[in-house]
Amino acid sequence: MDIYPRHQNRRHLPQVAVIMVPLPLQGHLNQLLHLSHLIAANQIPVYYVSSGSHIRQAKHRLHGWDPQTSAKIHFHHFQLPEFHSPPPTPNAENNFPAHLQSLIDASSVLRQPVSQLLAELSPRFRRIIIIHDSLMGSVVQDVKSISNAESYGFHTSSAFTLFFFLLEMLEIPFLLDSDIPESVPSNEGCYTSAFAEFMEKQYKFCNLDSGRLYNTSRVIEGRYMDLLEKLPLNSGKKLHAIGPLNPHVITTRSIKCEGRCLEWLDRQGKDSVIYVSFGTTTSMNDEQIKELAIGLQNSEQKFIWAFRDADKSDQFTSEGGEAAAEAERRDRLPEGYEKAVEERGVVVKGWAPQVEILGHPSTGGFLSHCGWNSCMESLSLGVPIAAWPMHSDQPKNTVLVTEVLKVGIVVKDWSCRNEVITALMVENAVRRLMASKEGDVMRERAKNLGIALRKSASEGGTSGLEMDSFIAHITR
Ligand SMILES: O=c1ccn([C@@H]2O[C@H](COP(=O)(O)OP(=O)(O)O[C@H]3O[C@H](CO)[C@@H](O)[C@H](O)[C@H]3O)[C@@H](O)[C@H]2O)c(=O)[nH]1
Repeated sequence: MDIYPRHQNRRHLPQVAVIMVPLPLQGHLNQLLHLSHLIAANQIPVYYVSSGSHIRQAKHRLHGWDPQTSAKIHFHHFQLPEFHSPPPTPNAENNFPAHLQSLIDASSVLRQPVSQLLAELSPRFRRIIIIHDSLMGSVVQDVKSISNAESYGFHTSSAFTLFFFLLEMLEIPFLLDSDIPESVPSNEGCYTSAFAEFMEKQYKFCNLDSGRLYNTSRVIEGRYMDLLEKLPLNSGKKLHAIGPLNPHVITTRSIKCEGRCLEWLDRQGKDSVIYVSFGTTTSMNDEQIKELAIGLQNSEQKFIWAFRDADKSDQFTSEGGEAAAEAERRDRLPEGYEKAVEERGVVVKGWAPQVEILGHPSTGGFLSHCGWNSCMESLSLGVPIAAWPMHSDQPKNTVLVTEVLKVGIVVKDWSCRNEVITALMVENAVRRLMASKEGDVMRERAKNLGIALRKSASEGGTSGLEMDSFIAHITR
């Protein structure tokens, strides 16, 4: 399957090797694995490093890539120290997945094994390039002691979110122009204090980087990439907008799909199905699950619902971990629900093939928490979004999608974050996106944006050219 035809014909450059250092959470592992495939397609050796179980997770959940390119990536296993892995807390006041904090803290001890790998590889290559999650700055800090190594920070969120997040976190005074939305939510309530401290600590190392990479395109965020370039912490750094990184030409079908949801989609009309998913870090309490279930049912629209809890830290420690988590989910829907909606809805309790669902012609809307992977996948595949932000960057991404790009509606306003969304609110939002003139106009706009985004990622497009320039720079 040839998903990303660009960059295939570059000259062979074995002198350079890339080490990828992801934060071991799905939304982060995923983006650096996409980037690993794109770089490996240039015949550049890529070492993707994480714990054995998180590498298993990232590989198992990936779809849409050519296995021949995957085979070129060296997966390098590190041992994490023992860490506490509590279950998610769906009734907590703050929706941030605090149960993942001990894994996040444990990942900071990878400094020593990353340094060791750097020391092993540096004599074998002309140059070593480290591409690290912007939240793994402390782990790669020894790059400064290796003369032929340089590092690049990779940002897993939108330029829009990052710009406003940094202004606030680093208390940067900045005069904003009048065309900037006024209603961007502050960082308050988006994170726990432990995670906010962790982020602040990681940003202290960002000066060591030679440049920065963003999973976005100037087609949608040119204005915000320009603003990021003006921030003092980016002065003298080259910023590359190289997204969308997710595959967007799917020519084979996932064999991992539970509930035959893709076959069910084949039987539905064009743009008639709304896909519902809240990513891998959201857990709803039983009351909210019930309201959502009834709202979807009462909307009388067709739907596929990826019904999951947040991941646990060690979901893939054993092969059976994922299956056990699925089993726990089974009894949380209203009694007889799946039977009652079977004509109109499919509930997927395992891993849904999201990119394939969003790319299917029958899918016409996405009820989403607005995690950045989900946004980029939806936008690049031309699907408008009904936004229900939960935590982190999602409230700001919601403003980008709905107010700046105008390809979505708000289901839950961030100011009501502690309230339960009633079935009636869900029903109204789903109808507004899927069965109204306003929804049709948005769908049309989203389709055109999707075409522009896909074009930007291909050869000669803005992101394609920025990727070429990055590859040329690291192989100079
Ligand atoms: O059944 C499922 C569930 C999820 N996914 C995929 O999982 C990823 C989910 O990522 P994202 O949409 O970004 O949500 P989170 O998992 O919540 O990601 C975390 O990490 C992101 C990157 O930093 C942030 O933008 C989010 O706010 C943060 O919660 C996407 O690629 C989805 O396609 C599936 O394929 N099938």
